[in-house]
Amino acid sequence: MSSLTKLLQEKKNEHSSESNSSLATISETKNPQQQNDFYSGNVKVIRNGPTILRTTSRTLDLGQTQPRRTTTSVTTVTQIDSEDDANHGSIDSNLSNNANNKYTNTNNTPTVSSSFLNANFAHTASLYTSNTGSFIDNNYNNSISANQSTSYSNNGYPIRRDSLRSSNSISNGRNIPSLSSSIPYSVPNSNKDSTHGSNSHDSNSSSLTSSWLEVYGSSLPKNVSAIDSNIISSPQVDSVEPRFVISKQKLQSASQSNLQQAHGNSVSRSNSFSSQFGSMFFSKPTKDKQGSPHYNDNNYNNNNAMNGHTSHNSVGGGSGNTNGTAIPKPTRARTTSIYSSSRQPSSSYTETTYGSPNAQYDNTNTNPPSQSIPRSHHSSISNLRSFFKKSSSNLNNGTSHINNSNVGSVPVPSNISHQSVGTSKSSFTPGSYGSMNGETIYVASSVNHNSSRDNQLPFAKRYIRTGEDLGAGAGGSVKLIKRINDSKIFAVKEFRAKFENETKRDYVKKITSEYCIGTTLNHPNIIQTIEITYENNRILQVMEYCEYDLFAIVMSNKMSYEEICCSFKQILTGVQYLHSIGLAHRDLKLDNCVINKDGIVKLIDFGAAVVFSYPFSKTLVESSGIVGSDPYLAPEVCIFSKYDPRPVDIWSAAVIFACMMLKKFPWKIPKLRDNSFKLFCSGRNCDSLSALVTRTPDPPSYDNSKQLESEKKSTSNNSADPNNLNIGPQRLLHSLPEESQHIIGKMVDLAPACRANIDEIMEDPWIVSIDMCTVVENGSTTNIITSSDHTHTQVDQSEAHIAGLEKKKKEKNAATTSNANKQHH
Ligand SMILES: Nc1ncnc2c1ncn2[C@@H]1O[C@H](COP(=O)(O)OP(=O)(O)OP(=O)(O)O)[C@@H](O)[C@H]1O
Repeated sequence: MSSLTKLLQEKKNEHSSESNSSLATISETKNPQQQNDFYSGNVKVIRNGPTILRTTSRTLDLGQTQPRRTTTSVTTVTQIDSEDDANHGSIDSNLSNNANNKYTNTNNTPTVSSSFLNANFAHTASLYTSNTGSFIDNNYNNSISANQSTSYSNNGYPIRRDSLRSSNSISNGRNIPSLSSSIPYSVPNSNKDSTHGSNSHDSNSSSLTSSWLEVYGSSLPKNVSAIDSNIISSPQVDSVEPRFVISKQKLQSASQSNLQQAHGNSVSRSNSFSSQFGSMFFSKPTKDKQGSPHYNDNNYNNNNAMNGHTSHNSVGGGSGNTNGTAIPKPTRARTTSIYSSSRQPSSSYTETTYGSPNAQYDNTNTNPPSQSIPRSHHSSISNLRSFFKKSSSNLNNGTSHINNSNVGSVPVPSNISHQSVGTSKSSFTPGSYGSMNGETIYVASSVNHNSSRDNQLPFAKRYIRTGEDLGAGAGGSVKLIKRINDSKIFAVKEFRAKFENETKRDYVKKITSEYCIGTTLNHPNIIQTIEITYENNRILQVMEYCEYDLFAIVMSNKMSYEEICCSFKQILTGVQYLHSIGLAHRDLKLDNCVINKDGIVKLIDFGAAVVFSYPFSKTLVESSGIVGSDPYLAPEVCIFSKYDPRPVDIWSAAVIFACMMLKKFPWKIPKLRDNSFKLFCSGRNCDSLSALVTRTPDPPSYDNSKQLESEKKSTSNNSADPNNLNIGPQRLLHSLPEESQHIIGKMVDLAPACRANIDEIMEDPWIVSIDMCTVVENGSTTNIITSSDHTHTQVDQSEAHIAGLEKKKKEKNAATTSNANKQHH
């Protein structure tokens, strides 16, 4: 794995050997002429640079004036970017207009820009574009031809724009390095020390006149990799920690017990969770007597076996009796394959080995697994599965339930609790890691509260649709449903169908990823998944329902400052939970926060989430691909092929706060073609965005005065002139409340290595002082602790969700058009 340390080292070496060479392409604009160029958007872009990453952009017409011109000297910043980037019109949210807004109450909040609504339908960048080249290109073109605004397909779903260029973009053979986890962002790893050793980079950065691109353009270090496809995957694991290795003996006994349980039915040896899903989803459905689809017994039994279910029940409940088909439950072990298998690059996958209608797995098959995951790891998973058995007796104890019947739906994956984990007497707390026979498992919380009899019924007999659509994204559409037996309201996400040019593997891995993660999480600030069902060729994920989209609440322009702070802290609390269990969301945005009537904010949409750290491991797993939504993207995501996903979440959270405060995006995309972002990056004593992004923190100093100086520097984000409110970090920060500026400034530090981590943020005095509404669980009872200094805004249900807002907007547009037509006539 490439490391930033090595990059920095190489950069330093190259720089010293070529310090006087023509590589100095970045210049300081110190004269008025140059300055004009700078502000008119003539960014110096290195045209022959390796670019590679770009997102299409939607219109973000904030209807605002051009940035103010200033007569002070500024340092321009260059960025490796595509030729296209230079041609984009500049935008500027002119934050300086808000210089005096302190947002202490609702009266002085700025009005919501209508285009903020447009722009905020920012769908996840590459979430559904992985390895779907033609789809990406088509959509990219569509978006461009539609004036770069969000396009809508015939079915009313927004067309997702691509985020990575086709491989042609990198045909010049240059590679983009990984922003390695070795940068000191709290996770210790082997490179950390050496990274610290490279801190001289920071101090030298201002004198660097060579751009990163020029330095690396022709001879990249061997350890860096190019983005050559649109991959949204965690890096493949190529070595297995000893604790994951299971002895042959253990494996055999586990397999035998599986076999016995399966009563001779075929048992899958493929441990790929995706493959199990694949064979389930894409097995040829046959019609039962009622005309409902079901799946052949073999496939079903495979899946049961995979999950350690006893198959005699399921066979009995087989095809003829049901309308739906059960989805296999994944194991709860948060080990590599569950997550990474759903995010493996296609190169490691043999399409024919699963997902094909006739895919069958034979327990005697000794062929290597279809995915290139070390076999020992497979063994490990296989062994774990044997522990994840049905424990329907748990139902009465209020604990989780694994549905092993071949009917209706399968609730969430093995809801392991201490009662249900094999014969072990270990005490497992739901929502935590535990250890079994030396194996690490993640003990999920109980999320299925249905009675077993209810679960026997097909989905359509247990729920009825009620009300309007809540929203639709590239992942599918979300609707309101009511559970018939207790009239409880839920949200159901109906996953979109597979695109024609999308591989089954890609499709399945996206859904399994969301499924696994969604059902594993247990926190008041994370949406709870109730169950997932496959019925009538539809995949349905039932979730707890939240009455409002945070976006809709922000759009109402009624939020008080205290309410904004409360919502922000709740988001951070959710992020802290995610990061504490080794997950990063990667698509944090207002649209992915919902809020219930009690004022509890919940994060939704885990389609882009990744594991960055495995239990008890200190190795950080970098993420790759541009994933997220343009305005919320962290800059490193657009520059490096691999990056630590945690600082990315931190950056997005800060953008969310800025959006809530300002009612507009600080910038449209974190690229220098965006004038607002360019101005934000400018004036920092450094002339290259890459240099700014790869900056590392200063080492701790024993000299107090130096330490203070360094702290001051980090507070001002390396700003050359903190008094110039038009450029540099203060361009954004001065628009925000004073008490928030310090930590928000650290959250939008261009360098992920210097960005505040979630624990640091939670310890910030301002964050600590925020009175936050929260949920306290006490045994079986749940108490909402509401804050005394604010109430949460509620809006009419017709405007509570994005779908409602969109509908209203369409109606308004239609009315305007018809009025205009009438006047015309
Ligand atoms: N549990 C829920 N309660 C209420 N509304 C919800 C819930 N889940 C989703 N929604 C609504 O549905 C919309 C789409 O949901 P979601 O983000 O999961 O879909 P998606 O297809 O993955 O979208 P994206 O394009 O952002 O990836 C949300 O913005 C929200 O308005």
